[in-house]
Amino acid sequence: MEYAVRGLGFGHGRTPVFDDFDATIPAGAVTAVIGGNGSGKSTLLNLCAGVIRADAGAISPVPSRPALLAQRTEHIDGLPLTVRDCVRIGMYGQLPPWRPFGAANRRAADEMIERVGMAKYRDARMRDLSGGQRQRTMIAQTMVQPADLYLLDEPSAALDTAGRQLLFALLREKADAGKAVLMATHDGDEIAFADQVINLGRIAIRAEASTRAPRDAEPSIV
Ligand SMILES: Nc1ncnc2c1ncn2[C@@H]1O[C@H](COP(=O)(O)OP(=O)(O)OP(=O)(O)O)[C@@H](O)[C@H]1O
Repeated sequence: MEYAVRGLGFGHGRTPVFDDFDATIPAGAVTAVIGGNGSGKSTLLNLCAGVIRADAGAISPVPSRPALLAQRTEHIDGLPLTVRDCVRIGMYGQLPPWRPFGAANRRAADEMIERVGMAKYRDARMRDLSGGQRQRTMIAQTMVQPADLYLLDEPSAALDTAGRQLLFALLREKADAGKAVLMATHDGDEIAFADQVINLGRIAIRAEASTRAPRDAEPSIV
């Protein structure tokens, strides 16, 4: 299975970003999308997540259950949310309307909080956390979702070495479970970790991505 991006056209107002753009995001693998600042990495993730709509082209199949870790999440600081609230929110969208948030959901959220090393802080307010702690929490919120496609924008930003290892273990688990993982990154460790790299290059408008395997990554999928 794979997600095929075909003939994608999109512009932010008068700023064209994609024109007849093609890319492939395989399931069961981690794909890094790289490119200069403003090259369209976040835009591609948002298009895949359905947060914004393409002007032309399509992603096929349409991801039915995308999970998105956005680059900017500071708006959450304006809400009186604890770490636990924030992670649980990740699961709400997947609940059928007639099913309450039950014991199994609470357990899954708490287990994920523990996985990312935030158990000690689970009742802390998001606004009171360090940058790395809040990033770990946002990763937990994303990874706790039973998604088919995981979209992460610069996920290791602010993470220490242990945090990166936790992140990579979670991403690899999702890929090994047959999920598709797409992360926007500038980070050398993340690029080396990926099975496939989509390079958007430096310029703002592009029709073609060059796709390759990172030099040291095993196995490679191209
Ligand atoms: N909400 C917006 N309104 C108008 N233009 C936007 C908006 N978001 C992004 N852009 C423009 O679209 C282009 C692509 O932006 P995008 O955020 O996707 O790039 P990026 O590759 O993720 O960049 P970075 O590496 O800096 O995070 C840029 O030229 C940017 O200025």
